Amino acid sequence: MTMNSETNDPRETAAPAAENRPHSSAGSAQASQPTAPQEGRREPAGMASPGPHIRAREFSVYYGAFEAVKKVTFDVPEGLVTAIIGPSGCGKSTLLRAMNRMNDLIPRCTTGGELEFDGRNIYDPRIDVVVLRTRIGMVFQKPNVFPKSIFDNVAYGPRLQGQKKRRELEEIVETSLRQAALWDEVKDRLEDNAMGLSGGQQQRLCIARALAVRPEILLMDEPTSALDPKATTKIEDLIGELRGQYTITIVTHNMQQAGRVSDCTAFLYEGVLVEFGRTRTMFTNPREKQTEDYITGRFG
Ligand SMILES: Nc1ncnc2c1ncn2[C@@H]1O[C@H](COP(=O)(O)OP(=O)(O)OP(=O)(O)O)[C@@H](O)[C@H]1O
Repeated sequence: MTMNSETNDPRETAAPAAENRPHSSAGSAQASQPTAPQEGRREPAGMASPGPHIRAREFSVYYGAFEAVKKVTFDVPEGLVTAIIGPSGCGKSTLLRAMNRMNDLIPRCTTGGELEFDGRNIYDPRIDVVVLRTRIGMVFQKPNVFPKSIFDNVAYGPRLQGQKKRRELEEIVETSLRQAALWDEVKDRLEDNAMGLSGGQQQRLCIARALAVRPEILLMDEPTSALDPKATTKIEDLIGELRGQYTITIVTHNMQQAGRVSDCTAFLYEGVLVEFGRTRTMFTNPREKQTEDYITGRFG
């Protein structure tokens, strides 16, 4: 049941074969079956055989003596979307937060094994955690906009990095808001307080804020669980747009969502990585009975 290094061969995580069809946006109503990952996905240019961007080997996370993530081994492929699924309490958020060391903030939280980003040990004491979190950005379940203007929210990170020139900041803000598919909705009110935006707009603003510091990886912890279906569709479409430019890892409870937005899926159960592979394969032909039971809704 536990993934071993043989069944979790990184080659398993390689992108599905390129398909010569235009990218169809995610989140469409047609993807109503849990076993219907998005068809027609096109591989990002140069991403036919992406290498690992994050590499976990026998990686564990402990809260005190409790092992919440148990010796997981898998690769997050560069430029693709990887979903982490599993029932409540199985360690999804713990694993995601470990990827940019958000767990550092939790007392008695420790790790074991290896977790690498671009070949470097994320838990190497010499790693600058601030730089790490710039390169590996995070979007949370509830949009955490600052009580500042829309402009200042997006400019926040670049300013921290020392960018002071108004013209440059304006460019970064516009580019980031365009990437987050929010520009058209806010371009005439950039000085308004961000707290006045809708929940869905606030979440896209948080994505714009994360993108403004030019990360390579975006971690998303249930980014649509607080949103209505329309706002959820916008975020899923956005993930489709960002795919290829960024490596995205998303925790979701929603099987349909994992099927719609992700290329690869990790299924966790009680901290154990039961199965990791291409979403399409896992959802149509899971290797493990436990995976099948979960994705068909028999438990969890
Ligand atoms: N700060 C903490 N201190 C101690 N135990 C924790 C802490 N955070 C999480 N846990 C425990 O670790 C396990 C994994 O929790 P985690 O939040 O990662 O699961 P999850 O799969 O993301 O759950 P959910 O889907 O409900 O958000 C659970 O048993 C949880 O109670």
